[in-house]
Order: sequence, then structure tokens, then C-alpha cells
Amino acid sequence: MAIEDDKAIKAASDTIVEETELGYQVFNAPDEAVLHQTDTDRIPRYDVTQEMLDESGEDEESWLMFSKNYEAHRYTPCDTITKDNVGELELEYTMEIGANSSMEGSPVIVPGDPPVMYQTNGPSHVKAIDPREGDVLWSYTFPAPEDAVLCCDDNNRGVAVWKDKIYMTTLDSGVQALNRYTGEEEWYASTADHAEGYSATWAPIVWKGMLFTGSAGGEFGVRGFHCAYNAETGEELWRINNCPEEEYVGDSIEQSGGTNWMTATFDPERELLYYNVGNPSPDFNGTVRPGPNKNTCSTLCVDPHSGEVQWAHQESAHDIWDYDSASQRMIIRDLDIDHLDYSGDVVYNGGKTSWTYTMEPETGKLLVRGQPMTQQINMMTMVPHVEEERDYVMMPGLLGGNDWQPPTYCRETGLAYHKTLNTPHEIYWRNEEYRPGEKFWGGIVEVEPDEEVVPDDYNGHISAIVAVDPATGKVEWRDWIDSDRYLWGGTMSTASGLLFAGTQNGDMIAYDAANGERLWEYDLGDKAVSGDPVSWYDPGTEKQYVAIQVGGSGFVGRGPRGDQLAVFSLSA
Ligand SMILES: O=C(O)c1cc(C(=O)O)c2c(n1)C(=O)C(=O)c1cc(C(=O)O)[nH]c1-2
Repeated sequence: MAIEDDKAIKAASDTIVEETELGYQVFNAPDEAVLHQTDTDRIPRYDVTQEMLDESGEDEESWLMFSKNYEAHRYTPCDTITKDNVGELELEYTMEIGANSSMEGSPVIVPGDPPVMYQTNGPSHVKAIDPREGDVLWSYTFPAPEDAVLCCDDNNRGVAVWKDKIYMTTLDSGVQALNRYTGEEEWYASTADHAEGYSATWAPIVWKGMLFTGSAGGEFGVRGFHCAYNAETGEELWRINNCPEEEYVGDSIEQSGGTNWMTATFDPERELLYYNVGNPSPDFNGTVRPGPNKNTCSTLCVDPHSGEVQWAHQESAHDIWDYDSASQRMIIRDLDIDHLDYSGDVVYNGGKTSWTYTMEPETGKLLVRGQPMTQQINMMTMVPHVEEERDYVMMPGLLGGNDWQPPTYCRETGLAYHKTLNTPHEIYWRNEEYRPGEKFWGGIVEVEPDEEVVPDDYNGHISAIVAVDPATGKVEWRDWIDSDRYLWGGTMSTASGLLFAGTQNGDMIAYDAANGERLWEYDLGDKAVSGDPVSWYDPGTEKQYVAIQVGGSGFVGRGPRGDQLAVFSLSA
């Protein structure tokens, strides 16, 4: 690792990501990791303890993990910003991130004087920032190899924090632990061989010194797995394939797909982990993998001590539509489902299918399958036989429904809020030979089908923010948001009943979470917002802050990619 002044930010900004025949690839990345230390003394020295992580959902002054708490609610107890004063919410600053890369993801905020923000973006680049001033305290770029292949951009969606370390996944399918005060490397573990098409793009989670992560590469015929590491040392604790060998026909298990490429959710009360598993491989041509392709497109409940699968709930059996079950699961406590006479905790998620799923946490029993959040037309109705190329237009398209965009659960309204797409996609099925490290889709996709094949009853709205009651599955309100780009990134809710979301049009919006009324909007310019909002209260400045990463990513990037961090604030 090189520790050189002025290099790291440059290292990140010199990299370019290009869509090639193989997939997205990163070029001009540094050959070795580059660390740039500016003002590391400003970072308060203390351990982020397990107790802090356990109580993170109740803490106004922090945002300690990807979705704020283990239950993944993306909900802050802060209530300085209210429905009455949100109109006065002001842009404190925007900060140039210095990278022409994917801007998906959520920063993490460790409280203190000053608080420290850990912010990541592609390609495996992380900064420690004083969020009061927007000053970079150190920055670190991991050397993404040019032969790493990615289906969907050089994403890095955030870090996990524990004690004196932070952890980020790396595009070569690794995990890099860094000292959070200095940015210096602590340990690195490769989870799989990137030359075979494995990669990693999400924020890991840590509980009691165990780090949980998984696999991406479902578009390259990899075999999905979940794994855990000792967060102190980097020693592998277990690694288990997502799909059971005995349930697969012939050698189709070798390219099973079924990756879990978004952050898992952990239930500390039950000590169970919930993974979100993606499509089988090849994506579209199912004839080479007969059967249900068990555990793909599923919620996978896992014992965190052994990795053993406890149950799976599959959303699309023998999937041929790329309906990954990608967005983060949420655990909702003490939910009353009156029509079922059920009272208790549930596991809940939105799928690319556009349905929501409310499940019993110990068995995976489906309690409620919600109303479609967006239009379902020609969905799951055809089994293709690939004697010749055939095409098919379906809704939701292969990006959902709800793709990876993490939802929020607002305790005040009892509703969950999803970002969704409503776009017809056309698929051409075909036979393809498997070659390691190359796209293995079993078809090609037209994301903008000709008008004559678009279903007549398509309403023409490309995206929506949708409020769903997890107890009934009812869509309570929906705000259609149109553009020629896709709505990407997550949502965030507050104790004062506000819902925050960025849009593909470059706006930041605050809604009344109860009814979807827009209470405040801020125009960030012609840049899609593909980050997930986070919020915290800083007693040092007596302000509540809202931060979001601004800029495109593979799918919203049809326009300026941009590369900013926008920080809003309101004084108490
Ligand atoms: O199967 C996989 O391993 C995998 C990985 C990823 C990824 O790592 O970002 C995406 C997908 N699939 C996918 O199906 C998808 O729609 C998608 C969208 C995005 C994105 O960041 O915008 N990533 C991914």
C-alpha cells in the first residue's frame, strides 16, 4: 500500500468504468491500494461497541450501519426537522467526490466531536469525512483489477463499522478491513475468484465480531454463497453455498447463480440472518437448469453461527425473468395482522416481482403477499423453449418492481416505502455456452422495446415511490415519478413522520409519510440521485443533517453521472 499525499482522491478520479462485451469493467485503477491522509487526528478515538450497534436504531446522533439498525428500517428517531419546518431545510454544502463512478449507497455516521462520516463509491473507494465541514480526513482506494467483471456498474454501497475498524467489500470479490482512524489496512480476505465472474458491491454487516457477506456475479454463471469472517482477524468462519446440490439436476449446480448481492438483515433477538438471493444462471434460458432452482430469487434464513440454511421463501420458482429478490429485508416487530389473527414479528421485503412479502420469521411461512406496487403485465406466464430465438415483453422488467433500492419502515405510520420501476423490458432467449468470467445470460435484453410491442395497458409511468402496509399488503399511496432515467437509491423516514427520497431527475424530496404529499423539494441539478438518504443530529452544531450521494450508476446513469455528496441541515 502506498501512503502518499494527494494520491488517493486522484487515484479514484482517474479510474473509469466502461460497459464492455464482458460487462462493466474498471480501467486506470491504481496497481496497488492508495491511502491519502489529511487530518486523521480529527477523528475521535474510541471503539464502536456491540452495545452501540444494538442500540443504533434509537440513537439520534449516528447512522452506524447500512440501513441504520439491524432490523434495516432506515428510520431515524431525529425529529428536529418536522412537517411544519421542513420548508426551511437548507443545503449546507455539496462536496465533489472526485470520481466518475457509481454513486449508489449510504454513508455511515459515527457520533463524536466531530462526528465522522465514512462514505464509499465505486470503485471500492472510501473516505473519512468531517461532515460539519465537508473535509476529507483520509481517503483510500482499493486497486480494482481490470479483469473484474460486473453486471451493473462499479458499485460500492457502503461500509460496516465495529470497534476501531471499518469494512468494505471490494470489486474483486473481497473484504477489506481498514483502521477507521487512519485508513490503514488491517486485513483483506478474498471470498472468491473474480476471474470466474465473482464480485462484491454491497455493505457488509457485523454482529458480535462476526462479519457477514456474500457473493455477486449472478449474470456470469457463478455459484452463489454466503460467508462470515472474524471481524478482528479476517479468518473465515464459514462459507455455505446458497443452493443445495442435491436439489439440482445434472451439473446445473455448477452455474447455479443465486447470489446474495445486497446487505443481509440480522435479527439479534432470534439470532437469525436473512439473506436476499438473486436469479439462477443463466438468467433467461431456463431449459439448461430444469426444476425450481431452489433457493434462487428467495429470502434465505441462515444461522449466523454456522451459516446453515434454516428456511427459504422463493418469489419466482424456475425464474427466467431475472427477478432477483434483492432489496434488503426488514424485521418489523409486534405487527398485528388482524385478518390472520397474527400478532408478532415479521420479515418483510419488496421483490423485483413488484409484490411485497410479509413472512413469519422462524418458518418463512408467507403471511401476506401484498398488492402489486407497479403494473404486472405478461408476468411469469410463459415457459420458453429455445429451439430458436424468441422474444417476449414483460412487466415488471428485469429491474423490477423493487430492485436493490432499500426501503424504509416508518414507526409513526406503520408503512414501508419502496422505490420501484414500472418499465416493460423485452427479452430474447437463446442458448449460450458457459465461459468462466463472461456474461452468461441465456438471452439478451431490450430495455426500450419498440412501441408496437409495448403492452397496450402500460400506463407509461416509468417509476414510483410506493407506500405499503406490511400487515395488509395494501398500497396506501403512490407517487409516480417520470423521466427517461430510472428511479434508483433508497428511502429514509423520520420520527416526525417525514419520508426522504432522491430522484432520477436530480431532486431531493421530503414527503408527508402518511399521505404522500410533497412538503419540500430541492433541485440538485441534472444529476440522477442514486444514493440512499441518511440523517443524524449533531449536538455540537445543534442541527439535524440529511445527507445523500448524488450521481448516476449503471442503470440511472443515462445522463451526467456526477459525483457529489449533498448535505442538508436545519438548526434545532
Ligand atoms: O446477480 C447478481 O449477482 C447481481 C449483482 C448486482 C450488483 O452487484 O450490483 C445486480 C444484479 N444482479 C441485478 O440483477 C440487478 O438488477 C442490479 C442492479 C444493480 C445496480 O446497482 O443498479 N445491481 C444489480
